[in-house]
Amino acid sequence: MLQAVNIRKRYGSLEVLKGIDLTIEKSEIVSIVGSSGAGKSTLLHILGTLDTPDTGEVLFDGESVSTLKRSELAKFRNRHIGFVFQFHNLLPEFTALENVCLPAYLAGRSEKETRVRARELLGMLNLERRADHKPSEMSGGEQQRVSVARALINSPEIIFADEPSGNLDSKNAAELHQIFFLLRKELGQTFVIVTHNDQLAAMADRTITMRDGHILE
Ligand SMILES: Nc1ncnc2c1ncn2[C@@H]1O[C@H](COP(=O)(O)OP(=O)(O)OP(=O)(O)O)[C@@H](O)[C@H]1O
Repeated sequence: MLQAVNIRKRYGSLEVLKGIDLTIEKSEIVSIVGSSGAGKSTLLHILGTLDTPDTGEVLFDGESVSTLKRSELAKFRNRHIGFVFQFHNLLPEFTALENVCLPAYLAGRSEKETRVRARELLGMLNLERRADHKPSEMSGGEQQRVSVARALINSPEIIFADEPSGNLDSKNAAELHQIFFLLRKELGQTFVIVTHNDQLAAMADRTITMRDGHILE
C-alpha cells in the first residue's frame, strides 16, 4: 500500500533522515519507536505528505505523490489519509458530530450521508451519547476518540498517528489502543503509529525502531 524509497531530510546542517526505505502493507498496524530526536515525527509527516523529503519518494499503491501539485496533494490527503495527533485539535465551537463531519464536507460529500456515517463511527467508538457535546464537555479520552472518528470519516486507506496516547492516562491509553485493533478487525484499517508507549509498540504487528535518522533492523 505504501512505500518509502531512500527518504532523506535535512534541516540546515542537521541530517534528520539518512536514507529511509520501508513498506507498509494493507491492514498492518506498524509502530515507530526510538529515542527523542531520532526522526520519527519527521518521517511520519513525510509519509503522510504533510512534509516533503529532500530526496527519495513516497508511493501509494505504486503511484508517487512527489509529482502532485500542492492543491492536488491537499485533495489526495483529504481523501486517502487520516491523522491523529497527540493533541486532538478538535474545533472548540463545534460538537463532536460536527467535528467528525468536517473532512467529509471538505471532500464534497453530502450532509445527510456524512451525518449517518459520523454517527455510526461515534457509535463504534462508544461515543453515541457524546455526539452533541462540545470538546470542553468531554474527557481527554473521549476527545481523542472523536479525533479518531474524524480521521476515519473519509474512509482513508491509512491512518498516521503521532503519539496518540501521549496525553492520556494509562486507562484511556489502553482503551485507545484497543480501538485501533478493533478498527483493523472491523474495517481492515491500516495504521502507522509513532509512540513512546511500550504496551502499544508490543501489540503492533511490526515495530520499526529509529536511531539517529536510520531504521535499525
Ligand atoms: N522544522 C524543523 N526545523 C529544524 N529542525 C527540526 C525541525 N523539525 C524537526 N527538527 C529536528 O529534527 C530532529 C528530529 O525531530 P523529530 O521530531 O522527527 O524527532 P522524534 O524522533 O519524533 O522525537 P520526539 O520523540 O522527541 O518527538 C530533532 O533534532 C529536531 O530538533
